[in-house]
Amino acid sequence: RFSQTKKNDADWLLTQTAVRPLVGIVCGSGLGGLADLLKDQVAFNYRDIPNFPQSTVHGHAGRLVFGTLKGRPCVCMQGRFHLYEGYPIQKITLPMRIFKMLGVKTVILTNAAGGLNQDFKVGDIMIIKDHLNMPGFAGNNPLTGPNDERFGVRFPCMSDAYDRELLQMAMDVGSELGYSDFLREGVYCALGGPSFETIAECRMLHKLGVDAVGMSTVHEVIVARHCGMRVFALSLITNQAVMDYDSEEKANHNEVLQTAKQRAQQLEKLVSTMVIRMKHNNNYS
Ligand SMILES: O=P(O)(O)O[C@@H]1C[C@H](O)[C@@H](CO)O1
Ligand code: HPA
Repeated sequence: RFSQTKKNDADWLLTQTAVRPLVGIVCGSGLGGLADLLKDQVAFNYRDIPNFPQSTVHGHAGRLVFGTLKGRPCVCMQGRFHLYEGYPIQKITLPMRIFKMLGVKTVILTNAAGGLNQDFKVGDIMIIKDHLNMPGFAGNNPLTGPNDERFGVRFPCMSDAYDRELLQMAMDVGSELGYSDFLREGVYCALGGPSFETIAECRMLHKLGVDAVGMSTVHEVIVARHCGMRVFALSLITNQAVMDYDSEEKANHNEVLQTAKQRAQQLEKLVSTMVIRMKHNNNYS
C-alpha cells in the first residue's frame, strides 16, 4: 500500500529541487536548528508534500529542508513523527524510504532523551551505540508486513546498526571541539510514549543496561538499515529519568525543550563538522 506513495513522494520532491542529497538528517525535539545551517535552502512544509504525515508535537516544525553544508548536499527533517501521534509505524518511517529513493547514503538521527545512566548529566550528548526496541518486543516493528525486496532482505541484521566508524568520528570531532566533558556513548531504548516512564519502569530499564530512554529513532534506524543506509544517531540528555520515590523531579516536555535550546548550538556544530568530514563516495552500503 505504501509502495506507490513512496515513489510518488520521492519523484515529486526530485522535480521540485536540484539538490541530490547524500546525507539525511532527522531533528529531535527542540533540535530543528540543525536545518537552519543548510545553505541555498529549498524547503517544503510537510502539509504540501503529497501523502506526508503532519507534525503534531511542539518543537517539531514540520518542514523538509534541502540544502548544502560546505557544498555537501543534505536533506533535513525539521520535525519527526512518533508512534504516539497515532500514525501506523510504516507511515512514521516513510521518510527513511524517501531518503533512500532520493539517493541518501548516510542518515543522522538526533533525539531528546531521559538519562538513566547515573554518570550522565542533563546536557550530555550520548552517541548511540546500540538500542532496545521495546515496541518491537510487542510486535510493533516497521518491517512488519510483506517485505519489499527492492529495499532489503526479509531478516536484516541489527548487530551492526550503528556505524562504528561514524561513532569514532563523533568522539574525535567532539574532542577536537572541546566537548569531551559532555560527550558519552550508550544504549538508547525506545518506548511508545506519550506518557513518560514510571519510577519502576526507569529502574527496570536501568537494570537492563539502558543508558537513555526516549520515544523515537529506533524505528527509523531499522528502516534505514533495512535499505542499506549508514546510520549515526545521538541523544541529547534533556532530563534525568526519575529513579527514586523521594525525588521531587517530574519529567515534562518544557524541560526537554529548554535543555535542547541550551545545548543546540554545540550539537549542531558536532553534526555539521561530521557531515563536512564524511567521505561522500557511493561505496557505503
Ligand atoms: O523526537 P524526539 O525523540 O526527540 O522527542 C522526544 C520524545 C517525545 O516526543 C518528546 C518528549 O519530551 O521528546
Ligand atoms: N523519557 C522518554 N522520552 C523522553 C524523555 C524521557 O525522560 N526525555 C525526552 N524524551
